[in-house]
Amino acid sequence: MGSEVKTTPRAAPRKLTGKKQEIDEFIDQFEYFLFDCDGVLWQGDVLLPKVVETLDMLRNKGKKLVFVTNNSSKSREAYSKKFAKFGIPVSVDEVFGSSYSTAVAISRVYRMPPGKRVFVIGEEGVEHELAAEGIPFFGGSAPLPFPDDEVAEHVGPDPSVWAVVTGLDRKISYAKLAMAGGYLRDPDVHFFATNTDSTFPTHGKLLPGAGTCSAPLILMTGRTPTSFGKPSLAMMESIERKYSLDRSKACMVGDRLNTDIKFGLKSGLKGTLAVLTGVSTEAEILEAGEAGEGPDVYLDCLGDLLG
Ligand SMILES: O=C(O)[C@H](O)[C@H](O)COP(=O)(O)O
Repeated sequence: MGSEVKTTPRAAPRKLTGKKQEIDEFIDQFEYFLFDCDGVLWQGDVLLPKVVETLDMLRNKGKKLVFVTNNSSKSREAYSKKFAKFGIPVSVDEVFGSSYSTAVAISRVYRMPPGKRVFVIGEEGVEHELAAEGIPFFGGSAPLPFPDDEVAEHVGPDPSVWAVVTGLDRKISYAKLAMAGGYLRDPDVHFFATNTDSTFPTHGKLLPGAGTCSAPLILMTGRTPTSFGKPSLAMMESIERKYSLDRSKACMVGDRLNTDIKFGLKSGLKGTLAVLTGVSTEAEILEAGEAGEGPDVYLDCLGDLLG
């Protein structure tokens, strides 16, 4: 596993003016652009202005694009379909989601032993990616095979359970949490989270994020999950392996300071670009800059990269 990159004092975040030469100089520094999706490319089901043209422009310049999302509710395949719906051709392989990151870590880094299984608090994205990696699991979107009020009879350690994985689960229940908590009482059972985002921005509102699904278990067990989403280095290392990415030629583009921008900074990417179409505001970006935690540059919206 690689290590966190030490940061040196950094300049305050600079707003790109939109002048062509300045924009071109910025873009030319990079070979790879890692894009967050929600709040950068779209807001829920609404595509943001000039996103298609901006991505086309970067592709025409020969830039490699990877779409890195913490949204665990959708698989990479479902994401690729979402792009297609917006008229943006993006292959499954260009999408790197937190559910995929988690499944890959379980099968290829931790190498879950045969005969074991994973208990899931999460949705289709987690289930799909675990299945694609050949990882046996239960829970998830399937109803528990007993009435909720009988959960106490079914809670307990289970030698077949190797890990509990939590992602965003909009049908989370007391019974599911009780089951997960029971498995996690065994210290040999891994506690994994696809991501620990506090909020889930959707339709212009901030709804509870995936982190709120692991939080009750943290409180209950005193354990902290290993997260495989932004800003974890585990996710960056996985991206690096998959795309032969050179961090010194990559720029992270995101709307959120504590996931996207932190991810770029912690990983020592060459650049970070924030946009103001998502979670973090200009005031927050400037304040983060004072603490050395802001992006290198920011724009009102991604489309401004067209100059
Ligand atoms: O709670 C969550 O899972 C996240 O807030 C959400 O899915 C973020 O996705 P991203 O902005 O990384 O695409």
